[in-house]
Amino acid sequence: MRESRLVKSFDSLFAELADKAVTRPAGSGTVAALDAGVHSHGKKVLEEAGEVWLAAEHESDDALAEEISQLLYWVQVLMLGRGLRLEDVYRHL
Ligand SMILES: N=c1c2ncn([C@@H]3O[C@H](COP(=O)(O)OP(=O)(O)OP(=O)(O)O)[C@@H](O)[C@H]3O)c2ncn1[C@@H]1O[C@H](COP(=O)(O)O)[C@@H](O)[C@H]1O
Repeated sequence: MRESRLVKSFDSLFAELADKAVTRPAGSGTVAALDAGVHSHGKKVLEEAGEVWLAAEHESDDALAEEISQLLYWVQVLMLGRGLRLEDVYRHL
């Protein structure tokens, strides 16, 4: 039988990360990332944005999609580090 994989969305990932920020499970990379602070979050966002740019110019659709997923993750870590909620961003859309 094939293993079923939960499909995530931007909102469900944010809820998962927000929960980890509170419960702080052992071994969570997100907890470690949050502890590293906003300066490191900003650097990761810039790094991942650069990788998205390069992938858009030179790589496959799938590679680009993976880089975009990493950028979305690090934007969420930065949001959580600053205490922003999704609604704080969505009201500007
Ligand atoms: N979606 C992500 C996700 N995207 C990116 N990343 C992190 O961002 C890094 C980006 O990868 P790169 O290839 O750019 O960097 P790397 O060279 O592998 O690693 P670095 O040396 O740059 O740290 C990854 O190594 C992960 O640490 C993520 N880490 C976690 N998640 C999801 O977040 C949730 C919580 O994860 P944990 O906190 O680890 O339980 C789970 O659903 C995970 O699937």
